[in-house]
Amino acid sequence: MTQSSYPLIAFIGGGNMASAIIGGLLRAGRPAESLLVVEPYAPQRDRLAVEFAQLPVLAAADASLARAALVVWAVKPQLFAEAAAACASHVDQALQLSVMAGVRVGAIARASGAERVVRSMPNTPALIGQGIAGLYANTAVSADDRVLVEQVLAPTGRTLWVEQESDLDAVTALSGSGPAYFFYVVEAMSAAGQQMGLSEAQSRELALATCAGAAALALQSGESPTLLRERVTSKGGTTHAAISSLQADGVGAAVQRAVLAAQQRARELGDEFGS
Ligand SMILES: NC(=O)C1=CN([C@@H]2O[C@H](COP(=O)(O)OP(=O)(O)OC[C@H]3O[C@@H](n4cnc5c(N)ncnc54)[C@H](OP(=O)(O)O)[C@@H]3O)[C@@H](O)[C@H]2O)C=CC1
Ligand SMILES: O=C(O)[C@@H]1CCC=N1
Repeated sequence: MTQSSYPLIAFIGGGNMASAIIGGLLRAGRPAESLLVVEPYAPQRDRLAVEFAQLPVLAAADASLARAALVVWAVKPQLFAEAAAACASHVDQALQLSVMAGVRVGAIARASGAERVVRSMPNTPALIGQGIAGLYANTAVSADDRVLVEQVLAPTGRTLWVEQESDLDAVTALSGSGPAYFFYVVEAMSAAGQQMGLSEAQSRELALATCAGAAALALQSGESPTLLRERVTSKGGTTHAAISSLQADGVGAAVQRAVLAAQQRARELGDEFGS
């Protein structure tokens, strides 16, 4: 593909999520000139310049945005209305792709003036190409649009389309926020390691290698987590003592309540911005 044959992709907001997608696209061989970022915060523009040489970055929206075939909304939900007001007149013909939590396709279409909107919910492992993103498209989005979105997100990891927009709240709660639950467990395991006399570095290495290995085993074997757990749990052994303690403390139910609390917050965010 020649450089000029790449459709221009404009990012509104150049923070963590935008950087994860931009990094993936550049690693996949896309020329930096086929991307454009609007980022009003000067220190963040400096960071982008250091991380991604040749990446065109604007301090404010201007008419050059009108060349974009795809516009990626990567600002905090609370800043969307302000950002959209500055960009809408330039981006209303483009396909819109949002990574913002909660803001619904109807609200994005209204604020951007565009018809074709895809909402996605990525997660931070996207930074190393190991993310998973839920996707939802409104009815104006074509099959070709879907392919473009999949190509843009492919370097960040996997994608999974959902049929109902409300399912994105569940995706947000499970995989969007999910890395934080995992880190919370690793923090607790590491703290226990230190309580037992291991160093902080030893505890963290043991906890992380164990979790990474367990996830890889579950993915590669395709076996159910329940079966895999039972295989670790010898009768009358150490794992049985630990799992019994977790059950007595209601940890499984607490994790489920936590995920549902995240889903409820995603719904509330959606309600704040309208349908
Ligand atoms: N972090 C995560 O795990 C996930 C985040 N998301 C979603 O991704 C989105 C971005 O999150 P994240 O990357 O973490 O946030 P960041 O704060 O890192 O990035 C947002 C960027 O947008 C900039 N910005 C603010 N206002 C404007 C504007 N008017 N025009 C253009 N740019 C603007 C911000 O600048 P400034 O710093 O000056 O405000 C900031 O650099 C959020 O909507 C979030 O819901 C989705 C999935 C996971
Ligand atoms: O906490 C949040 O609201 C965002 C969405 C998913 C992960 N981070």
